[in-house]
Amino acid sequence: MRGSETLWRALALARRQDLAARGKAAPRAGHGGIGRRALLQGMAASGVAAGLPVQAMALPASGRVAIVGGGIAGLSALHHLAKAGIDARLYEARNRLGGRMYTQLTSEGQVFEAGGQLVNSDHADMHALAKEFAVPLVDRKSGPHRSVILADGAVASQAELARLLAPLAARIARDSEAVDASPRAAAAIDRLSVAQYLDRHAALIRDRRIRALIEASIRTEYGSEPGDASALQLIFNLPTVKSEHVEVLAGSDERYVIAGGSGRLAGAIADAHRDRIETGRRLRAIRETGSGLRLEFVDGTHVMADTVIVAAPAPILRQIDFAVPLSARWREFVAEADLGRNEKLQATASATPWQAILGTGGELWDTAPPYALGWEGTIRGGEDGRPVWTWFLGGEQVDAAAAVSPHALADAFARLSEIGIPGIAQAVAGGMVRRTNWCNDALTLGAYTNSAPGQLTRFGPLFWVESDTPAERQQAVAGRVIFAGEHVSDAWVGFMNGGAQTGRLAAQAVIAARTRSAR
Ligand SMILES: Cc1cc2nc3c(=O)[nH]c(=O)nc-3n(C[C@H](O)[C@H](O)[C@H](O)COP(=O)(O)OP(=O)(O)OC[C@H]3O[C@@H](n4cnc5c(N)ncnc54)[C@H](O)[C@@H]3O)c2cc1C
Repeated sequence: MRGSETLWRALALARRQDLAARGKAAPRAGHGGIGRRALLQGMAASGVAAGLPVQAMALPASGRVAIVGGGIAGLSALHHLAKAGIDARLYEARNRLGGRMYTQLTSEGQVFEAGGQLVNSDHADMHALAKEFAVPLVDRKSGPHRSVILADGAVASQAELARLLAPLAARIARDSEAVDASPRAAAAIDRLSVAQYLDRHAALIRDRRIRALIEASIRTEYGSEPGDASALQLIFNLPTVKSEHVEVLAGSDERYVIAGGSGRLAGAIADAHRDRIETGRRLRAIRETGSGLRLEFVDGTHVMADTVIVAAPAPILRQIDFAVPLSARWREFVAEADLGRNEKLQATASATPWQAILGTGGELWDTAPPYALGWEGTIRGGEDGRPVWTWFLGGEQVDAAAAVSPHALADAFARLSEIGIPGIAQAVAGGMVRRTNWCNDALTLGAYTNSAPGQLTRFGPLFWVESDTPAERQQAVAGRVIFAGEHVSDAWVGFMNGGAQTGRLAAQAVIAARTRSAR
């Protein structure tokens, strides 16, 4: 989930005003959303990454590839390898595939999107897979839509919020420029948490609703409390980085959902490669032996492979014994990389009163706990069932809700949401309520990546980086072990597209090693 559109628009406006006041050219609208990638490219090209052992070249030129994890990253890797005619097998711990792309069908015939749902216009790998597998994407913003923001128990005026945001937005715009200009400036900001950044600039925050709105966007975007999130993530969240000439609003637009649910696309990819997939296979260890890599599973069995693509979620990496050569930096990453906490509370509804207020694809924000955001989460295209309203919780909101029953939560949230959407309480009364529980799911342990202060600068040199310029490229490869998954993506960390992209890149690295040796 991205930050509030209101926040973005206000920041974009403030940035334009700030540039004009300094006699600089106005930013041009364009395609973007590459703040994090641009930084990583800059780090790679400027040698911030130098000194780390280059391990990417060591991939074997032949032999079997094992893929661990059947989320979109593992499935994408398998698909690209299979198309290239490479002997690859995927091992998934669960009895289902798709990981955090999970469309759940209840015994009553109701469908809920439990994990990833929204696809941006610039999510090229997701668009390509959807097209290849003939699973349509549905435009959820085909009509006019708007965000409603609740603050202090009332609907906040967006014009007023934008005005109040202006001084902080100008500061963020200047810091963004500094980050653009130098990776070392990025390191200084990365050392700060979002909370410390906001404290440092407290004089620019004239109204506590502004801080609350920014904190709500950090909770939804990273599942983190502002004290646990790198301030760089605040900068990346905004339409300013690498953008003297670019505004990114058009790029990160959450415009599409997958027809029939996200699980349908994962299922279609899996169906095409069933004979290469084994479920119920939970990896415990990867051991280098004289004759290749030995993958040991929790059930006591093992298989041999020459290359392994590890596409399990970040916190799960700690549970795997990597008895292979791995640099100290990779070991630190394995020990520390983490996911934020986000959960959905979903309720079926007898009516859709939000449509008259939010339009097609609008959102409800609440700057005060107990939830951060709400939107219509109905599965579109090809599935029956009642409309679904989704409330989204992040950070401590998840912990606070843990002891409360889903129905009690839905009642309480609906009452609060009435301020912005009259009629919602009646619409969801008596319906089905369901809550996701990714933080306690033993094979995920969180929602999507959050980078703690300092981690982006330390671990940036490990991630995949795509670029037309060879000096800016990076591969998440350590010897014969390749890492994939949203957590090692340059531009789409946290997104389904980050999984799909890194799976493709992992496959391409394997294919390239073989092509090189065949020459
Ligand atoms: C509540 C929520 C909302 C989200 N909303 C969005 C959204 O709107 N848009 C968006 O783009 N993204 C969203 N995301 C994020 C998105 O779902 C993920 O980034 C993406 O699906 C991750 O894919 P992956 O393949 O990297 O990891 P996963 O999907 O987690 O796949 C990893 C796989 O590895 C398996 N595994 C784990 N341990 C082992 C082991 N030891 N051995 C073998 N297999 C193992 C797991 O079972 C799993 O199948 C959301 C996520 C959540 C939780």
